[in-house]
Amino acid sequence: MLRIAHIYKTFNPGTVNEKKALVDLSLELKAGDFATIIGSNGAGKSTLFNAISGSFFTDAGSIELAGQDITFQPEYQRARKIGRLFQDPMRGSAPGMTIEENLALAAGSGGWFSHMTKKDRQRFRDRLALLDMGLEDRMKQPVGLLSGGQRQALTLMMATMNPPKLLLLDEHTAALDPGAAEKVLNITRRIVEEENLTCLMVTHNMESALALGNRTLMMNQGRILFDVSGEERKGLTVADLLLRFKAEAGKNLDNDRMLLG
Ligand SMILES: Nc1ncnc2c1ncn2[C@@H]1O[C@H](COP(=O)(O)OP(=O)(O)OP(=O)(O)O)[C@@H](O)[C@H]1O
Repeated sequence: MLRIAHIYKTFNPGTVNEKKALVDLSLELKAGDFATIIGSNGAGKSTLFNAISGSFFTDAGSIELAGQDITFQPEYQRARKIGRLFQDPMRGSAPGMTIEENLALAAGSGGWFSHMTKKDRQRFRDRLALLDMGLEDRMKQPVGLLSGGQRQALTLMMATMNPPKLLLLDEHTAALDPGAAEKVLNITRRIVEEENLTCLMVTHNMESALALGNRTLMMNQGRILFDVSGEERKGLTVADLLLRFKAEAGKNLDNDRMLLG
């Protein structure tokens, strides 16, 4: 589904601020793969997502999604195939618009809310009920009134309403309180499984990185340090991950949030 081959990205090349953020990075995801990504500070996790989403073109290498070369495709075109959630629950939905208006936009009704049919509303209601947050009874309320967890769950639903070829989750529960984070992670797991989505999820929570999905990638200095799946992954503990990082990177993991978590 996703084939990234030998991509590079250097910020501010040739200056004192030069930063090699992605270095000869290759990654393949099969349809239905759900890979979690962890890594050291500044490892290039968000830069990798930006490269896939088309926030910039990479300096070299290629990116293929669902059999199509998207290496030089503009961001707005990729957005039709790629769903993305950010850490900030305020991104990804329109606060001044109601829940049902947001859903209509995500469903591709073109924003002509007056054309929203009874059937559309019922479909939105049914899907909202699955979130188990009572949002199905608040469809006429502006999204700005929702809590962070409710808003992130809604954004996830919007991003997957028309199943994307690839779902990118960039620490999408990191700004939530532990209870809300757990709820949104459970919803994430359910939606990804039910829709058989291909998904990459950055997290600073090493337990989530091992518990969710079928693969775990560790990044350091713009590269994928290791990629574990199958039987090898099943028995792994957080302590194993830290040891493995040290063995591969030649230093201790320095991501403060991961270590505090
Ligand atoms: N637009 C940019 N201009 C210059 N440098 C950048 C830019 N974006 C990212 N970088 C640098 O590239 C490196 C990788 O950054 P990135 O945000 O991808 O790391 P990350 O793995 O997501 O880190 P963290 O876990 O700390 O959020 C960092 O050194 C960062 O400062």
